[in-house]
Amino acid sequence: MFIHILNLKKSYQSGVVTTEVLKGIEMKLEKGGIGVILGPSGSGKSTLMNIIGGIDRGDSGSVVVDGIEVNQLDDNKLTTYRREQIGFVFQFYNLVPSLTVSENIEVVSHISHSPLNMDEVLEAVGIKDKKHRFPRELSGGEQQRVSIARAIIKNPKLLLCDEPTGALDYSTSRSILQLLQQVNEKYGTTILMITHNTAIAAMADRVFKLRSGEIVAESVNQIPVPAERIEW
Ligand SMILES: Nc1ncnc2c1ncn2[C@@H]1O[C@H](COP(=O)(O)OP(=O)(O)OP(=O)(O)O)[C@@H](O)[C@H]1O
Repeated sequence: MFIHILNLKKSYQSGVVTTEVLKGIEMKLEKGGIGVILGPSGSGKSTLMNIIGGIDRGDSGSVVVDGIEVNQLDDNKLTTYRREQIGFVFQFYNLVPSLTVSENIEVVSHISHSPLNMDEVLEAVGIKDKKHRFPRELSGGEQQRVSIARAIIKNPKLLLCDEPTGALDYSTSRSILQLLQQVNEKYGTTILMITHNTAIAAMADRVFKLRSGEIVAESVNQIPVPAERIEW
């Protein structure tokens, strides 16, 4: 199992108040799979994803990603894990405004262990002809393509996407979902995606419904739907 989480708990302390955000999460996702996490605002989706990606730490329980017990890594090893194994895509693209498209991607490829070829990645995400532009000269969908290119150039084992289409219109959202499916197929990258949009769950191999820090339902799609056929 590529991702295997057992009894993961996480609380946040603010003043004297302790909030239990994750209450014993159990989750499995196979290598090369696409997982979707659904759930209302505040249910713990981002917290869970941040722990899987090594941005945050769980309080207890086990989080194994490709054989690595993430919760047990010291700070240096956690940084290396995050840098070398994980790609992140967020709702807002977080591109550096003063750098061109290719420079934004190069920043990551320079610190990567075995980066993919820049032109191949630009081609794969469909922005090769825009590599000398600045982010302000791109549409939202194009900026998200750059952020996906930046995430995959380091050839991550796992791509974590937090509301990747949250800021995009309908047709652009669909094209970004198609792109994520293509990345999954072309590079075999395991993808875990948070969304509010239940229709998107159709493209996943596994769907996890989170409510108040617990997985309340889990389903398996034997035949995931191609993103271009998803409607909402
Ligand atoms: N660093 C933090 N310190 C204190 N509380 C936090 C922190 N991060 C998250 N929380 C709290 O944990 C709960 C879960 O937050 P989380 O962001 O994981 O939810 P979510 O399901 O991703 O929500 P959304 O869909 O709105 O992004 C919320 O009540 C939030 O206020």
